[in-house]
Amino acid sequence: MSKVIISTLYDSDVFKMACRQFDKAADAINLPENLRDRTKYPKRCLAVALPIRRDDGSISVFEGYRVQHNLSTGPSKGGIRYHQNVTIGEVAALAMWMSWKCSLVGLPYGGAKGGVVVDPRELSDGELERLSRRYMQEMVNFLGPHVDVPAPDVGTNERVMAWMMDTYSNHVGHIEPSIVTGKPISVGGSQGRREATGAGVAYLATRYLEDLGLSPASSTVAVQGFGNVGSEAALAFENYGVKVIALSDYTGGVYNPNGINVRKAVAYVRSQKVLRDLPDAEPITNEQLLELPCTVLAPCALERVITEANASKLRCRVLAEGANGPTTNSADRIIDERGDIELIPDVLCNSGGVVVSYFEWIQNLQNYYWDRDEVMKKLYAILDKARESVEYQKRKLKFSRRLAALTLGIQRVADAKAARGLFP
Ligand SMILES: NC(=O)C1=CN([C@@H]2O[C@H](COP(=O)(O)OP(=O)(O)OC[C@H]3O[C@@H](n4cnc5c(N)ncnc54)[C@H](O)[C@@H]3O)[C@@H](O)[C@H]2O)C=CC1
Ligand SMILES: O=C(O)CCC(=O)C(=O)O
Repeated sequence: MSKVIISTLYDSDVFKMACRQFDKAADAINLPENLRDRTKYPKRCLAVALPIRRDDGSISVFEGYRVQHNLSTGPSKGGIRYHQNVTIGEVAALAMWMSWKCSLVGLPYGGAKGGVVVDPRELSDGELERLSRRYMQEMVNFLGPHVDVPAPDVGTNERVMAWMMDTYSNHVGHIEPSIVTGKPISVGGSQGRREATGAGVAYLATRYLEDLGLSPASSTVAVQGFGNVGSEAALAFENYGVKVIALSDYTGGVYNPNGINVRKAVAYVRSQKVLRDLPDAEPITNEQLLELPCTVLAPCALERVITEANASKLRCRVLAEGANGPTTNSADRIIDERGDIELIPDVLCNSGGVVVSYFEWIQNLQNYYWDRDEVMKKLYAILDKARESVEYQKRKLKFSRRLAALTLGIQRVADAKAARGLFP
């Protein structure tokens, strides 16, 4: 990777954060110097201009990225984010985390991520469709079912994946559902993919509650972010009997110490678009939500929300990282020193999404589809196994849980690179 590109990536605090995590993990496992840079830095960074016609007839040009961090362990895998603050450095950090995540849970994938600098709420449906199709059109030569397989992330969803799949299929001349995952069921999506990330977050969090001797019925949860991951996590917590006391989105939070009815909140957001003014709850800020007394805190929105400023003020027993990168390096240190919070690191905690994406990809390649029970059973088995391996590494090497998870993920990628020789 060129030094110019790397220095651009380092403009991003999120990229710096992912690199610090890598350096710490590489030191902890004495990763040989000659493997470090090629394991750490992305293999390919692609930036494209995306011109689209607006509804008023004018043309707008958006900037799009795809970063393929690691291609040594399989086709690269990872979502595409539409957000006004996306940078190529952020996308590279998210791609790096995808590499460690896929490797940790044992998927035959490398890591990638994509992004477009756009606030999707400011586009009409037609503009959004044209932008999504243009993104795929520009990326056609860099993606493929055995090269790089995108999925949804912040600001994208099943509908966007369907448009992208359609554009790719038109290009190759036949339907190719395995080009993206997270599609609607009607075009080859998997049962369970929509719920998978949030369901996995709640599943793992309840396993850690069990370890602490806490029952779901005696526990409470505060969830930041009410999109795909946050809403599905909140629903799953509610199903386990955990009382959901706070929710939030980009407009702020809502709080009820007696419990919020999550199903009603989902219906409210479907009609109102935002959580603001949800009945039977009082308004709070996103910052207040993070500091509420609760058994589980689940940040499920954006990066770097738990910082040096609030880490000592958290009042949860379990910190379940539904989002990627919600905890800064200094906050991590503070949480470690406190020792009273079980932190479930992102690469483990939110891995349910990519696990079911893997199932979707396999089903597409085989053209043979599984029922929901089979999907969920296989998902929980993989999460249990990954959790056990993290706990074993944590105990054996006296690492924090994040360091245990990252070292497992990084070691497997580095081993594959070493095994393939010097120039894979
Ligand atoms: N969708 C997926 O399958 C997976 C997503 N993730 C991660 O989970 C997180 C959320 O992703 P999705 O739920 O897919 O996105 P989404 O776009 O469906 O939802 C994002 C939610 O966060 C809220 N939000 C945005 N800015 C916020 C802010 N400043 N403060 C509080 N809330 C804010 C939005 O209002 C929305 O409710 C991201 O970190 C993503 O990378 C991780 C694994 C898989
Ligand atoms: O489902 C996938 O392929 C990727 C999901 C994702 O972007 C993530 O785990 O952060």
